[in-house]
Amino acid sequence: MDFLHRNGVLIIQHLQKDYRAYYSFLNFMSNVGDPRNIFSIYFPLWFQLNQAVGTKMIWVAVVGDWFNLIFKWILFGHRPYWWVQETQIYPNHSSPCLEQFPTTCETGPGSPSGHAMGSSCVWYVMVTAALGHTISRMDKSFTTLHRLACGRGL
Ligand SMILES: O=P(O)(O)OC[C@H]1O[C@@H](O)[C@H](O)[C@@H](O)[C@@H]1O
Repeated sequence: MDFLHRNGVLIIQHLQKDYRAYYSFLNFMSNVGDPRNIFSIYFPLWFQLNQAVGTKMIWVAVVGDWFNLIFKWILFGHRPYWWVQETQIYPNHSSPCLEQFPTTCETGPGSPSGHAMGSSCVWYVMVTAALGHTISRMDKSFTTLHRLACGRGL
């Protein structure tokens, strides 16, 4: 497990150092995808616009959270922010410094991340719904164009 945690810490450091310029964008994506928005914003909104997408959204929240809970019970993983303080693999107080954010200040087991799982589910439902909508509109436009072209004998 130490190997995994150590590589996780390296990835976090890489993201926090080399992608600092994208902080606002990544933070925005993370906040929009926050699963807590499902119940208060996305489900009521999507249910009005499209019942199928709204229902998918609520299922994603329930099943995704349930899976996350089960995986957390099984793995019971450390969070990188406290693992770096507790592990003995960094000699002489040379543990790396990881920046904390409000969403990372959570208690309880850290892997798999509920935020990462939930956000990817939210984004998956929203992106597939948007793509489905765009494709069906494009299909309609092509059909209309085809009919017009056929009608004019082109
Ligand atoms: O398991 P993680 O990654 O700490 O994320 C859990 C948290 O993720 C957040 O997105 C949710 O809003 C919180 O309600 C939840 O506790």
